[in-house]
Amino acid sequence: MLRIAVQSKGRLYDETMLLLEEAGIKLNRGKRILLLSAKGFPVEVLFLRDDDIPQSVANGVADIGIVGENEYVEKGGEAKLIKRLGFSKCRLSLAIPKEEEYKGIEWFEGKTIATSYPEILKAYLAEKKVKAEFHVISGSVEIAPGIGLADAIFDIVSSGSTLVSNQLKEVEVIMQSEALLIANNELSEEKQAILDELLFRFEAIQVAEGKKYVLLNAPKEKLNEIIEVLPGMKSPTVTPLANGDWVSVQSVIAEKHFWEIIGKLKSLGAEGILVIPIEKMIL
Ligand SMILES: Nc1ncnc2c1ncn2[C@@H]1O[C@H](COP(=O)(O)OP(=O)(O)OP(=O)(O)O)[C@@H](O)[C@H]1O
Ligand SMILES: O=P(O)(O)OC[C@H]1O[C@H](OP(=O)(O)OP(=O)(O)O)[C@H](O)[C@@H]1O
Ligand SMILES: [Mg+2]
Repeated sequence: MLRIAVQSKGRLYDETMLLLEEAGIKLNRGKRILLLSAKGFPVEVLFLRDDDIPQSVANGVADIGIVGENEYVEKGGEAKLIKRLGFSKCRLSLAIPKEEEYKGIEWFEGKTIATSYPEILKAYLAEKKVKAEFHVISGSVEIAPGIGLADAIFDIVSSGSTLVSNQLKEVEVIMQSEALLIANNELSEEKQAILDELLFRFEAIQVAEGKKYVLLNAPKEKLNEIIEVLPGMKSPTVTPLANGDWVSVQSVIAEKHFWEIIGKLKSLGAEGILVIPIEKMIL
């Protein structure tokens, strides 16, 4: 049985649950008990605060975990980084009151900085040879300068709207962060095998992301030009239609090129274009 630690509620929860579900780990959703086993796959899920996940994996309370890179680095990064999961992308930045004039990192000399990530900040300022005081708080860090608790903050930024609504401006980006899959450094062979299967499934889900399956009918004499437009896996599947002058073409396209490809296909006479989402792709 492989035990995976995940966030019990908060920013990581929804996408983590979706990823587990797409990987075939069906949990009795909505039940907020600490430990849930999954039907059909030898995995049990331990629900924790995200702060507690890195150490729980490093010390073996859980075998693997899904946690933000910011917490993983802040807690020392002892567990093994297995895979970047591509969601919950954000950054850790220094921000100061917007009316302040900022010329460089020396602004922070002798200042007080409010943060939930003192270890990351300490390492960064040491490297920059800047001495500052820290005020460590675990939430609502952004209000600290406004209530005179600190001169600046070091916190998570994503859209930047929290900074704007607290009259702050981002002046230094220290690190980027995304959800990570981490693992204990001493997994048994049996647990490693289960992790390998889970990774295979995560990979199949991740490769399918942003891909669409396209099915269309096209005039035969335009087939070569259509195949040029459709990158496909190796090459599109072509099936002759009963009416000999037309063929059916099937292929995979990347979502980001979608409208450009559809426009070209239409101009080449393609008809009946069906676009289907892909759940998983095993290359
Ligand atoms: N605005 C955001 N945009 C993207 N990712 C974010 C954002 N805020 C947080 N995250 C990511 O989600 C993780 C969890 O954020 P959340 O706000 O749920 O943490 P928390 O309040 O500390 O929750 P917990 O109660 O589990 O400790 C963060 O460590 C970070 O990796
Ligand atoms: O740049 P933004 O898009 O505004 O996101 C950044 C904010 O998101 C997180 O807070 P969250 O919204 O999770 O609330 P919390 O402070 O209760 O964690 C984080 O603590 C920042 O305050
Ligand atoms: Mg937390």
